Amino acid sequence: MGIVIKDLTKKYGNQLALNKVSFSIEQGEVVGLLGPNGAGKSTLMKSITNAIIPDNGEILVNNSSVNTNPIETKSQIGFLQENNPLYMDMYVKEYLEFVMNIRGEKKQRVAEVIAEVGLTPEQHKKINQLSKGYKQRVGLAQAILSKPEILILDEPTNGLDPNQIIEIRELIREIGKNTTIILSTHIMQEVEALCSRVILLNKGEIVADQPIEEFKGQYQNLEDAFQALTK
Ligand SMILES: Nc1ncnc2c1ncn2[C@@H]1O[C@H](COP(=O)(O)OP(=O)(O)OP(=O)(O)O)[C@@H](O)[C@H]1O
Repeated sequence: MGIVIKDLTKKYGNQLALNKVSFSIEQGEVVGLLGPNGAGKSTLMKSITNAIIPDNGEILVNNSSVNTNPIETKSQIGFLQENNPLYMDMYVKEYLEFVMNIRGEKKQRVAEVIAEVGLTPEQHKKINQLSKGYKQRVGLAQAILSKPEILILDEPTNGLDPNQIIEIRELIREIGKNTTIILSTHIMQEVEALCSRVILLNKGEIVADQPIEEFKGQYQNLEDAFQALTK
């Protein structure tokens, strides 16, 4: 169960974005995916969600191959992309009902998810009227609408103010109680607050994969580890 990745390689033209990346994530783990800009994090997340096709390697989601069973594996994954693309002219509830229809979910799930992410008072507002923090809640709501076993979050608190960051983190912590999460972020504090393990990518390769506690024994803090391992 969980995710197994073997020898994943992806090139864009001559640019090697992922080079024989292998790791596995157990069900229920909350894993921080770190790395400098251009390290290959988004390429890895998009490969798991089948948004891009890698050149080589294998991705198994709950023992099922993303390559050969894309519909089945996609239905088990929720994805909040970087910059959270939303239909800004739609109303919150209307948008989530639209997503519900595409995914074949029951109407009742929309009300549930709106309550889960704390959007009940905002559900009749237009998405473009919402603050950035509330827009992220809408993004999270669509990501968890199908009750995915696995949630992939690409920089979910990017651009939020400190209060909004805390609110979104709380939501992620709550969701992480019964969901496997891969969280990409540049905020080390966030990783320490939410994750039990870190996978550190640099130039398309894994340079560290271990529990956060182990970094603490080897480095002053996670920031030092990041700097030392991604030079
Ligand atoms: N569609 C694309 N076409 C060409 N090159 C790409 C494409 N997407 C990514 N790359 C390149 O692949 C490498 C890995 O990019 P990727 O976006 O996966 O990194 P990242 O770690 O997510 O970076 P960031 O933190 O900036 O989002 C980079 O060198 C990037 O320029």
